[in-house]
Amino acid sequence: MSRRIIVLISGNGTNLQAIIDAVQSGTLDCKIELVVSNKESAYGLTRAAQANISTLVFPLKPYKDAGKPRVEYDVDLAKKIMSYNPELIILAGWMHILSKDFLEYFNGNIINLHPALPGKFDGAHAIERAYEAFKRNEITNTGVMVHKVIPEVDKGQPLLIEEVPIFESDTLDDLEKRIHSVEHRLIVRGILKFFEDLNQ
Ligand SMILES: Nc1nc2c(c(=O)[nH]1)N[C@@H](CN(C=O)c1ccc(C(=O)N[C@@H](CCC(=O)O)C(=O)O)cc1)CN2
Ligand SMILES: NCC(=O)N[C@@H]1O[C@H](COP(=O)([O-])[O-])[C@@H](O)[C@H]1O
Repeated sequence: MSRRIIVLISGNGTNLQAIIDAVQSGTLDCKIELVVSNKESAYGLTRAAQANISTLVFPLKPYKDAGKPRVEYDVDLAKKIMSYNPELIILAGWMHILSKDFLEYFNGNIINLHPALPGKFDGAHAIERAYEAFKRNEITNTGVMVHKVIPEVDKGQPLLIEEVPIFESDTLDDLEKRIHSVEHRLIVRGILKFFEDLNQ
């Protein structure tokens, strides 16, 4: 029976595309029940539509404009997602910090793809920050991880970690390309590992 997954995005959706490709090739025995974006402009929504996957655009701005707290947005989003009865929620470039109120709906069955090593560059803009740190001779490499999602941002237990080298000749674009190619592989392996661990 295919596993029911939901993918949350905020932008281009190249990692979503990697998941779609893996499902279509049979690498992942999953059904993407829904793709959610908090940004209407996210190209990942186009990628989902082209793959005949249901989409939901759910921006935070109307809540902010109405003076409603973020937690109300999070709870309303959780209830919408719950209605699809997912077995796993994947944050693939989802750029919104989720409250514990959201997380509590899903019993820990949420994973996130983060372009850094554990405890190194938690939060947004991790690739740029790693590149700058390398230029300051503070680090010699960086990496990518897929981790469980907990309230503390990017502090959840890693499922998979892969180091990524940085070279003196690298531009930021070189490093971003190298990291993205690792991400596209790791996100698929991370989903496989999540369900393998579930079966143990
Ligand atoms: N409770 C958790 N929520 C999220 C996690 C997590 O581990 N725990 N991972 C992030 C993904 N992420 C890094 O991997 C990340 C994304 C965004 C931000 C951030 O600062 N977001 C700002 C808004 C930024 C923007 O809109 O450009 C915010 O939410 O106010 C930090 C880390 C996803 N959520
Ligand atoms: N903290 C999470 C984070 O920073 N994720 C970053 O957002 C990009 C999304 O790309 P995509 O929309 O093409 O998948 C990913 O490449 C990743 O580096």
